[in-house]
Amino acid sequence: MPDAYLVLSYGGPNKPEDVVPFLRNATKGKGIPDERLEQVGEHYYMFGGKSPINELNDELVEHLRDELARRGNNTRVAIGNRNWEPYGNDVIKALYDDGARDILALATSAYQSYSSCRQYREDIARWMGELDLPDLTIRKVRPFWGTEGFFKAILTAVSEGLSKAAEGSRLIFVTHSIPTAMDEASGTDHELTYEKQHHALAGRVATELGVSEWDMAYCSRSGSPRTPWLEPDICDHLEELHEQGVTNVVLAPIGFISDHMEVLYDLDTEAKAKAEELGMGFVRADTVGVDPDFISQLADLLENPGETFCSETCCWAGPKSPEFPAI
Ligand SMILES: CC1=C(CCC(=O)O)c2cc3nc(cc4[nH]c(cc5[nH]c(cc1n2)c(C)c5CCC(=O)O)c(CCC(=O)O)c4C)C(CCC(=O)O)=C3C
Ligand SMILES: [Fe+2]
Repeated sequence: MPDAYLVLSYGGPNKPEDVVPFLRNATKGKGIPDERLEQVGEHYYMFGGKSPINELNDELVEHLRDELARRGNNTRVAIGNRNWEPYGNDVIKALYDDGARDILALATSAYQSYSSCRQYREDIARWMGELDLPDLTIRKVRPFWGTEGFFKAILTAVSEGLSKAAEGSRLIFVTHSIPTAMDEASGTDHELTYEKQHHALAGRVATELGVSEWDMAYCSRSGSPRTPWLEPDICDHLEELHEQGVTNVVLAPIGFISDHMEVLYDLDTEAKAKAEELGMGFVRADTVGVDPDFISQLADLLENPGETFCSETCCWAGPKSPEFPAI
């Protein structure tokens, strides 16, 4: 039985002075061109230099604590990030100093791929090496994209989105793009790849809602223009649909659990402007946020995590990855 739960997330800037150091942390060793970094910095400055992610994660943690307490489980729940304060290693150290020896971590990323799962495992392994606390164990819950509660919460959000839109609107699921090489390495015969996980979930939602025509599009592409990433980009896709005569769209951002900067900028700002330019009706469905089915699912996973180990054939990054960490 774990003596602490650790919610792991990406982190984001809280004020304009945080933007550059945050972006340096997020892109260390990633080969992201300076030009792209300047652009992304502008997205943050446009919203006052502050990402909503940290407050939204705090809200998630509060709801999780309440749900666990309702079940009589008062295990502490902390939040720690990869790229901003509170940093995961500092939070682990504080939990340890407070007596925790068996920590169960849960990442806010739903799908399995290097960026959304394996990299958190590597972070934990690196932090454990740095902290050197031999009597501390950390396990990580596996990605929850295939769970019932996440499905139900998305179903609710998409159904509400469709009800606000014009009859016959085209449903477009949107997620974070990743390099195609990262996608191909993210699963095997036994594990669906990142792209296929999204298709499986979206297909299930569409079937449940009786929607026969839907698409998958991607946002937030970065890296070198020569590296192939998952496509189509949402804005390119809106142009394509416009040419096909589609006049109304509903975007369902199933790749993000709450309204992160990608949702605020790439969808609510950029894609919305593109839709307006094309004269298309535009509705953005909610992210799952603190939907009760979602919170209850996360609490279930913390109480019954099942298999917490990802094999090397899961959420892998490809041949250039560091050594497979035993976490
Ligand atoms: C799959 C995936 C998710 C979804 C799963 C999840 O939710 O975790 C995600 C989430 C996020 N990504 C975020 C921000 C950024 N991601 C970047 C860069 C990258 N993301 C990637 C993948 C993902 N990222 C990849 C393959 C890169 C290229 C570099 C690398 O291999 O790492 C960069 C660098 C600049 C740029 O190139 O855009 C930034 C600033 C934020 C915070 C948002 C906020 O502040 O609200 C969040 C939640
Ligand atoms: Fe994994």
